[in-house]
Amino acid sequence: MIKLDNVSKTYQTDKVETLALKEINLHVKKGEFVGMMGPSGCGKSTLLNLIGLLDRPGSGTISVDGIPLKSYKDKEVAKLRNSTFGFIFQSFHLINDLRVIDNVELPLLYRTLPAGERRQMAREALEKVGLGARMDHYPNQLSGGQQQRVAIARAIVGQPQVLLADEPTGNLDSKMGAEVMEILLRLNGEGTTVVMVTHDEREAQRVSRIVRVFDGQLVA
Ligand SMILES: Nc1ncnc2c1ncn2[C@@H]1O[C@H](COP(=O)(O)OP(=O)(O)OP(=O)(O)O)[C@@H](O)[C@H]1O
Repeated sequence: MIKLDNVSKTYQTDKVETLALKEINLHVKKGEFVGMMGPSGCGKSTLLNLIGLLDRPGSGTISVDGIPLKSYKDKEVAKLRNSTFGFIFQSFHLINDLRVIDNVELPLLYRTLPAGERRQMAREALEKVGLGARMDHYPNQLSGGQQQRVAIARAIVGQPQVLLADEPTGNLDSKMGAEVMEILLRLNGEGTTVVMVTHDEREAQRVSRIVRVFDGQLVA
């Protein structure tokens, strides 16, 4: 469903040019759970951002369901991103001044939905991650594992086809990390495609396919 053909990405700062990804060919198929591994700085986050349409490649083609990104305007890309992907990050990225339920509702504000329907969808997403009883809490009243589960609820509230997770268990102890991994596996079992960056070999053993990145390239 998401295909990268000969994709390269260079970051240009004042003095330095970094070739972060070099001629990547990758096809993420519907229903897969792809684990992405590789040393620090090899390009994993860059690759995840490109898959999730958060950034455009320097060269090469990215297509979603067979349609190349180049044929979309920026506004259309944003719409496609919002409807196709849910994002989960290592450091949760929750808004501490908002209650859990309001955090989860945030991605729906871009859609024209009645407020009651938004609230109901957020409730259901929180129930899916086992946090139905924590809706009125604030993020800093929750454990790290619970905060990451709120972030997962926020990522799935819009019923995305694909979940992109950048080291989602990286800030959690092994028990909380295992709980988060179980939720991701369950969502994948229910049909959501997942692409997850991980450094954990045990997690890697449970995914359907491992993609290894080294120095901006995919290695077999
Ligand atoms: N916004 C940016 N501007 C300039 N260089 C960048 C930028 N983002 C990433 N880079 C560089 O691109 C390369 C790939 O970075 P990336 O964050 O994708 O690696 P990573 O594999 O996710 O690393 P980590 O495991 O440490 O998170 C690195 O050399 C990094 O310094």
